[in-house]
Amino acid sequence: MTSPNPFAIDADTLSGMKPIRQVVLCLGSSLGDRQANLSGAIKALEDTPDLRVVDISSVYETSPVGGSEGDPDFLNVVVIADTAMQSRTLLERGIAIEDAFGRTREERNAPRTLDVDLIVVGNEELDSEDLTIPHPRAHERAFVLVPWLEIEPAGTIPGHGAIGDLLADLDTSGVVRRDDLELEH
Ligand SMILES: Nc1ncnc2c1ncn2[C@@H]1O[C@H](COP(=O)(O)OP(=O)(O)OP(=O)(O)O)[C@@H](O)[C@H]1O
Ligand SMILES: Nc1nc2c(c(=O)[nH]1)N=C(CO)CN2
Repeated sequence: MTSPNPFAIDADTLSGMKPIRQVVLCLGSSLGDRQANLSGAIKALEDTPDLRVVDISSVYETSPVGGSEGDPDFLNVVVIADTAMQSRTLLERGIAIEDAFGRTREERNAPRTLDVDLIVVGNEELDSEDLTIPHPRAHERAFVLVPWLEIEPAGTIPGHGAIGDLLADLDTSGVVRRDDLELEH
């Protein structure tokens, strides 16, 4: 009989060792106190167990994409974090944070107090009914890519490539950095 391997890792320990991945989130607000909504969302992300906020972009004032004539501008910010959370758990956390800021769910692209979009989660590619990773429209949205490029010039979207290259083909005129706005968190 062989003696037990002192370096062996038991199954329970192994299943608890989840890899840390980088997640990119885009936060947006176009209703209510937009600055306070974004500040509160960042605080809520910072208070999330198993998630560490690593970088936060400047605040950008952005023309609404989609929606209806006369919709208000958004404030957008991109947050980079490290996390061991599964993408579905991250989605649930994002929805809970949206709800905490009075988000109502009307038609797609409608004005809202808070939107939390998962842009990329490590190298993951997932396409399910309620969750698509990377976000299926992020590669064509200057309001996501401009703030992201500011904090991660080498950022890439799996399946789409470097964000700097993607931005070269987009109109960025509706995305204006608001250096006068600071987010408390
Ligand atoms: N990567 C993702 N990030 C956030 N939500 C996602 C993602 N992929 C799928 N969803 C699903 O999209 C649903 C609708 O989200 P939401 O109401 O915020 O859409 P929207 O913001 O109007 O439009 P868009 O999806 O174009 O940003 C969410 O409840 C979620 O189930
Ligand atoms: N400028 C801007 N436009 C949008 C945004 C957003 O965050 N910023 N979010 C949308 C739905 O997620 C639809 N349109």
